[in-house]
Amino acid sequence: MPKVLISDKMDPKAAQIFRERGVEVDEITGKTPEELKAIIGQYDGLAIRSSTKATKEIIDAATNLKVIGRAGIGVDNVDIPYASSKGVVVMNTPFGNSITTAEHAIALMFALARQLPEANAQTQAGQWPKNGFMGVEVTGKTLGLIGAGNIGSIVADRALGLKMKVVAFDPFLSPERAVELGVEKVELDQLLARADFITLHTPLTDQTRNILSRENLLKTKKGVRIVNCARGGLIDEAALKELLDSGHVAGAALDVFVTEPAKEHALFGTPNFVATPHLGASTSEAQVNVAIQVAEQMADYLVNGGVTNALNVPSLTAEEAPRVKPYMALAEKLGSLVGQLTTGTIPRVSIHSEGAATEVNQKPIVSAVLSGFLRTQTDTVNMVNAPFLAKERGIEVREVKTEKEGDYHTLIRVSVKTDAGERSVAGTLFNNREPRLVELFGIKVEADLAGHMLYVVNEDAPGFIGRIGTALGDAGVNIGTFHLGRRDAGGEAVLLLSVDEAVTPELIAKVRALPGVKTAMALRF
Ligand SMILES: NC(=O)C1=CN([C@@H]2O[C@H](COP(=O)(O)OP(=O)(O)OC[C@H]3O[C@@H](n4cnc5c(N)ncnc54)[C@H](O)[C@@H]3O)[C@@H](O)[C@H]2O)C=CC1
Ligand SMILES: O=C(O)CCC(=O)C(=O)O
Repeated sequence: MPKVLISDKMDPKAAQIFRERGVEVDEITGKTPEELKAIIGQYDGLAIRSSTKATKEIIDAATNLKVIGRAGIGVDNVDIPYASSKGVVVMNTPFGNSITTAEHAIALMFALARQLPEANAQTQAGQWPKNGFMGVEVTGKTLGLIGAGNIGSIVADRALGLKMKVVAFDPFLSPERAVELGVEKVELDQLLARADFITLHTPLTDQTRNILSRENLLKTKKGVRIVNCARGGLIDEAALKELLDSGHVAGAALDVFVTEPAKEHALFGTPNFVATPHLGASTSEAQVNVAIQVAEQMADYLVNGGVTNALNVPSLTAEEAPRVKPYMALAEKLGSLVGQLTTGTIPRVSIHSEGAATEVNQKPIVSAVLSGFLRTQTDTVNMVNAPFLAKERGIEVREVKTEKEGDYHTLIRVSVKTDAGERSVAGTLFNNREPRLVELFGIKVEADLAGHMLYVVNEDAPGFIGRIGTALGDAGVNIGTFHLGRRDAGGEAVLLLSVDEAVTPELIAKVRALPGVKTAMALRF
C-alpha cells in the first residue's frame, strides 16, 4: 500500500480520500526541515501547502518519494528541477482556491479604500474616530491588473461588477481573451500611469520579480493603492515603504512577503499599510476544494499511474489517456528493446510516429521511449526524469511525424545512432491497444515484447529451428511464443522466443555454440 505524508495543515477530507483510495496516510505537521528529513524516507507521497519547503535536501532524504502534491497553486516552495531529476512528479491544484484568493484581493482593495483595519482598531480602542478617516469610492476608478490568469480574471470580473474600469498587463493575454474578460490590454507603463488601484496576480518568475520596482513604483499615479495577493518578491518592499511614508502611495495591502513567515517587517506599523499572513487561500471552501483535489490526484498517481495537473510531466486528460496509454506501452517496449540490443555511447535517439500515432499527444510517447531506453542503463529512470536524464547524458532527442500511413495504420519507429550506424526498431498497435514489434533492425518480424525473451541472429538454414528447440528443451526451458523473421532466404534471420523463466548465461552460451548462430542475447520486458 503506498504511503503519503501530509506535512502542512490540510482539510481532513484529504486524509479521508487517501484512505478511501487505498493509500496509507500520516498527518504530521509543523516539523522542522531536520525532523522532516528524518521521517520522509518512508513515504511515497508528500502532500503540502506553502509551509513545507520541498528542497533538494528533503528530496534527497525522500528515497521512496514518487509524488509531491501541492494543495494550492504556487509551487515556489518545491525544487521542481531537482524533483524532476529524481523522477518525482510534482502536482498542484490550479483552480481550487482561485475564487477565494480573488475575493481576498477585493477585500484588501476595500480595506485600503476605506482604511478599515485602522478604523476598526481605533474604534475598538475607544477613540470613536468619526472624523479621522476619509475614504475613496472604487466606482468609476481604474483597476490595474498585473497578470490576468485564473485569479486575475476573476478579480477583473468582480471589479467590473463594482463598476470599475479594468486595464490589464499580461504579455500572454490574447486580445480576444481581453475582450472576453471586458478588460483593456495595456503595456505596463500605461497601467502604472493610469491605475488608481493596482493588484498583482502573476507567479514569481525571473520576468516578474520586482515588477513593481522602485523605478516602476515612481511611475504610478500619486495616490495609487496597491494589493499583492500573489507572491512576495513582486514588489520592492523597501521602496514601497518609502513611497507610503512620502504619501505617493496612498495605501498598500500585502498578503505575501519576500520572507515568510514575516514576523517582523519594516513595513509593519507604516500608516495605510495592511498585512495579512498569506491568507489568500484560507477559506473553508477553498481548503476543502484543494484538499480533495490533491488527495484524488496523488492517490490516482500512486495507485493507477494517472497524471493530472503535473508540472513536470505531461498530463493526460481522462479523454486522451485511453488512446495514449497503449502507445506509451509500445514506446517503452521499443525503447527498452533498442537499449538492450545496442551498446556503447548513443548520441541520438529518434522517435518517428507514422499514421494514427501522429494524432495523439507525442510528449508522453517520447518520455516513454526514453524511459524504456534508459532503464537498460539505470534503475532510477521513469517517465518524469527520462527527458532530463537523456539531456544530462548528452543524448539528442529527435521527433519526426509522418501523418500518411505506411504499411501499418499506426507505427512508432525508434532509431538510435550507434558507432555502427543508425539502428531502428518499429512497432504497431493491434486492435488499437496491443503493442506489437513489427520490424527489428530492418528485418520484418512480428512479436509481442513481454516477459523473458531470447533473441537470436542466425544464418537462415534448414534444421536450425529444430536445433534451437532441442537446446532449450534439454535445458528444461519452456517456449511460450516463437517469432521468426529474415532479411532474405538463406540470409540473416532473427528469432525472438518468449520463455517461461529467465534465460541463464549458460543457456546463452549453449545457443551461441549452435552452428549458424551469430548472436544470442537474453531480453527482459
Ligand atoms: N495568496 C495566496 O494565498 C495565493 C496566491 N496565489 C498566487 O497567485 C498567483 C496567480 O495565480 P493564478 O492566477 O492561479 O495563476 P495563472 O498562472 O492562472 O495566472 C498567472 C498569469 O500571470 C501572467 N504572467 C506571467 N508572466 C507575466 C509577466 N511577466 N507580466 C505579467 N503577467 C504575467 C500569465 O500570463 C498568467 O496569465 C500565483 O503566484 C499564485 O501562487 C494563488 C493562490 C493563493
Ligand atoms: O496554501 C496556502 O494557504 C497558500 C496558497 C497559495 O499561496 C497558493 O495556492 O499559491
